[in-house]
Amino acid sequence: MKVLILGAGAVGLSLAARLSDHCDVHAVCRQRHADAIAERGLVLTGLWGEGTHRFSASEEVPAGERYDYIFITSKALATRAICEQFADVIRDTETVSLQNGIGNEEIVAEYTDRVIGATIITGFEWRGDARVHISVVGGPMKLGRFPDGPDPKVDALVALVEKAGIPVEGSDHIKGDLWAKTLYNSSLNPLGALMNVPYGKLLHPMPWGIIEHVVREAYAVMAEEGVRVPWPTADDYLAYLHDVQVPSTAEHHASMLQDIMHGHLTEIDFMNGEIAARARKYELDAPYNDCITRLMHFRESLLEQ
Ligand SMILES: NC(=O)C1=CN([C@@H]2O[C@H](COP(=O)(O)OP(=O)(O)OC[C@H]3O[C@@H](n4cnc5c(N)ncnc54)[C@H](O)[C@@H]3O)[C@@H](O)[C@H]2O)C=CC1
Ligand SMILES: CC(C)(CO)C(=O)C(=O)O
Repeated sequence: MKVLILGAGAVGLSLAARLSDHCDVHAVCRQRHADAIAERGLVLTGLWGEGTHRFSASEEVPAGERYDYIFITSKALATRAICEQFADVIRDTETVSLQNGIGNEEIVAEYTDRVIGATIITGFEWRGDARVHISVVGGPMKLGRFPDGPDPKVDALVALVEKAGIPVEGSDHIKGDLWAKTLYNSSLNPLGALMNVPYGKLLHPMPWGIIEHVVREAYAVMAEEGVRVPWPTADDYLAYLHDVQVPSTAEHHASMLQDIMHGHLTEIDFMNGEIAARARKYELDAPYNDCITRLMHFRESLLEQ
């Protein structure tokens, strides 16, 4: 089996490392990571096991190669640029978006009709060039034909990922899994970044009151789109977020905070921004998601000054 990983950073290089013992992998990443991988391998530490993994990596796709599966693992902001740059290799190929947010799969679907959605609730942290630490595992990776339905090609990919020792499940309704992950990210990431606090602090009644509205607005949009998540009502999800998800990642700092600290733009438009945009489309009100999106963009605008 041949796998290509495009936009390989912390998530993509870790995935490439684990898959590399079980299939042929090439990762398209920044040159400094490719150089470090060629010199001494990708160093993985933490919950996916400690070790050094060697695989093929460069800034380009090797000429003339075709792949059984492609993963896109860039930030959502780069999805379209990556699809444009690698349109020839993506065309007619099974392509997985392993990214946070809502809307990546729709972009990928403009370039191939074989789209697989994926979610991952695992913490990947840079520890230097081609060095990644896995800090938290909050559940299995989910893989499913986008927008939904069972599919043998997805089953074969699940089997490969499982063989590589990564916790994974197939999903018949990946659209629901993507929204479930976005409920978590849109509740915690921007407020954690704006307030510069770890997730646990967001249980304070002030931010929690905002989170309640973020989730209720998202549920109204999900109802319009026929999306099912494991929690039938917004209150059910809020209880799970409050009692299970936040406590198990209480010390975690949002990746959006890391983005801001490194002077990067964030994925806000694919999270709260997408909830607000879809609400507008259905003539619903989503003032809390809209307000958070504006605040995050204001925060981003300060980076340039
Ligand atoms: N890091 C984490 O703990 C988690 C991340 N995610 C999601 O996974 C996705 C990837 O996140 P990370 O790996 O942390 O991001 P990252 O920033 O470490 O990696 C993305 C890589 O894409 C590369 N890239 C950007 N534009 C490119 C282009 N046009 N061509 C080629 N490469 C390009 C960048 O150089 C970067 O190395 C995001 O959607 C993120 O929200 C999801 C769960 C956890
Ligand atoms: C790293 C983690 C688990 C945050 O808690 C995550 O999945 C995300 O930020 O999307």
